[in-house]
Amino acid sequence: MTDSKLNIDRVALEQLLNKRFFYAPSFGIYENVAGLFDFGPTGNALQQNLISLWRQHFVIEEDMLEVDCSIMTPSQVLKTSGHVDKFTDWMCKDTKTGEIFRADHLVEGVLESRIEGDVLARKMADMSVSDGNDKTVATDAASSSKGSNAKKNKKKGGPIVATKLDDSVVEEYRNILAQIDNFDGHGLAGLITKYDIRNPDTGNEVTHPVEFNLMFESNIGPTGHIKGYLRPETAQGQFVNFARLLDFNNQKMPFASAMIGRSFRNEISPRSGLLRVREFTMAEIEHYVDPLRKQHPRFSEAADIKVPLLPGSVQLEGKSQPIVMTIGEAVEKKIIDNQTLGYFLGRIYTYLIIIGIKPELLRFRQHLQNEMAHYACDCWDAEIKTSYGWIECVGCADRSAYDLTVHSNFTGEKLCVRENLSEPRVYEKLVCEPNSRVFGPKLKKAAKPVQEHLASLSADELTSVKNALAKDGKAVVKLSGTTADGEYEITPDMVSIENKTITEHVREYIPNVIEPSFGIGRILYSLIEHSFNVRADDEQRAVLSFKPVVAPFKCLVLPLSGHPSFEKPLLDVARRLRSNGVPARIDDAASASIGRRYARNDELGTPFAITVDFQTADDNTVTLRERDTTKQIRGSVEEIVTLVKDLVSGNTTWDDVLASHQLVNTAAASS
Ligand SMILES: Nc1ncnc2c1ncn2[C@@H]1O[C@H](COP(=O)(O)OP(=O)(O)OP(=O)(O)O)[C@@H](O)[C@H]1O
Repeated sequence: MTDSKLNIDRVALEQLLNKRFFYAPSFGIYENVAGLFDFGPTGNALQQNLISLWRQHFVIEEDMLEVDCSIMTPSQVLKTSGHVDKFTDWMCKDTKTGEIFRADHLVEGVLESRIEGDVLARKMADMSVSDGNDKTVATDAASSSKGSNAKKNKKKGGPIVATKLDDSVVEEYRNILAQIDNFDGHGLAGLITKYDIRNPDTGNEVTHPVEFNLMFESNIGPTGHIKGYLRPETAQGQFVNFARLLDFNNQKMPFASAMIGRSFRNEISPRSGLLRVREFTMAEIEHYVDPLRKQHPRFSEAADIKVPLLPGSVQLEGKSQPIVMTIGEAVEKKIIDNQTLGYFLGRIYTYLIIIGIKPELLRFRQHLQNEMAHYACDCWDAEIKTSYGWIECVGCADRSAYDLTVHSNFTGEKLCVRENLSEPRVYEKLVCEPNSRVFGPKLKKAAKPVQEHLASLSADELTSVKNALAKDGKAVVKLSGTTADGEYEITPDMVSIENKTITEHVREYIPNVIEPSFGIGRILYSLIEHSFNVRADDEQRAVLSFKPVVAPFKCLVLPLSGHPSFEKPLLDVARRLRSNGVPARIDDAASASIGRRYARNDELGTPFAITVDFQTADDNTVTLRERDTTKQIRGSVEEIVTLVKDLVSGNTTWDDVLASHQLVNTAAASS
């Protein structure tokens, strides 16, 4: 493991997730298609909890306008937004087997494996187990000393082979890895040739990378004439509704819309479970802001939050150590471009911490220039450290006015804000006015597009037209992309081009958009890894230590044994919990000991367990056990149900409960 990866027993975790049906490959009883997953009751409940906390944290607390737009998108919308031409990744193929790779991932995997091979070779040399030949030693031999096996050690870049590299080569590789996202197809082709990157499984050469569009194409309607795509992001549905949303918001700026829904990407090589899939849930915010006023009204609430930042400039030096500073300082120093972007980075940070992501395993990395999506002018990713390395889980981009401008240009719909000015704006401007008696009759059908063209010219362009009319007695206007494309001659009698005093009472502008975009599946998986523990006792049982607020099931209700007298109080406790809004599960499998039943619910991450025992019939009391401490207290059914309700809603903590209650002797309670 390199220190860029979280050290957990992933094989054990995967077995647990599978056994407890968090999620599983879709249509699993048929031949499996990579990149599609079904969530089981546990994973689904966890996902719903993450979503409802997201809704609370963003939509409700920030008063956002939540919408739900179509998934199937007519092709013209995505052509206009640039996705048809530019939503691509670079792909290369094994020249002999045809196996397909995402080019940047292949280069990354191979270079990482070589570095790990170097680390291994150095370790072996230190331990003097080297056979004297420091070139190539099979991984098996090396790893067997740590008790692992070759299969486990196989990496996306091929098996780790202990091969010592020159320090300068390691440095060079690290440098490339620190900015791998900055290479385009040409750059990746250069790396593949220079470093002899091959298919790690076959050793065959790979082709030069070509672009591959990630959108799933479809046809709408029976004739097949209307082309469409499954949306690759939820954003476009929000942009095309901008005018309605602004109207709904009484023309007030700034404001945000939000959407939670499925998106689809035909990933070149889906892998790493939920981290790279072809269908996933996104939660996206489009915050519309005046380009001249990117301050945020609630910035002071985020300004003191300390976050680890990895700016582009640091990555270009080949470094991966983040700088920890407050959002306020980062905005002041222009490391983060503006307050609104900074505010949202702060809100993203607090959301991730609230759900249980470990702060020391979280950082914000700025996009490098080539990595930036076609629409973005600045972008930061919230990356979470997992056993797969640092994973982008939230992107936060400043999309500038790109999307609203292109949709408005294509459709002719105004997607802009009109703001009444408190003081009128008075200025001089060169203006072209047609002489209607001559202009229309001479240009006929082309009169309107030519007039629009002249009105759209900049001051310099209009000056050239004015000069040409004065000097040559004519000027030529070329139209393209209109209903009257062609060349048209303008003569001095047709127009007057003069400086005029303009008085404006209204300012019209296209808002910029700051977009935090969350991949719920990636967050969910990272959270599972951060919550995964193994009890330090003889049994070494796995526990998922979810915070009560996200835990899929909040409370387990169980009888001490299969005695029939327990049935009534058991149902009574479960009913009371549920009617108090606490999802409760009964585990009355008589065949399993109470210890085993606690253990299997620890694997589901259930934080509390209420046990009905023989004393319940006497005095209507039950025990309450907490998952992480395994400590128990006793109280009346009513008191315990209220306590669980408060614990789950965050009104109290287990520490507080322990401080005010006597512990139960657990050996007696579970005997
Ligand atoms: N294939 C995928 N599987 C799961 N989640 C994804 C996938 N692609 C994107 N996401 C999630 O959606 C969020 C926003 O998407 P965005 O377009 O910024 O991702 P991206 O930069 O294309 O991701 P990557 O570079 O990893 O392909 C990401 O931060 C991530 O959490």
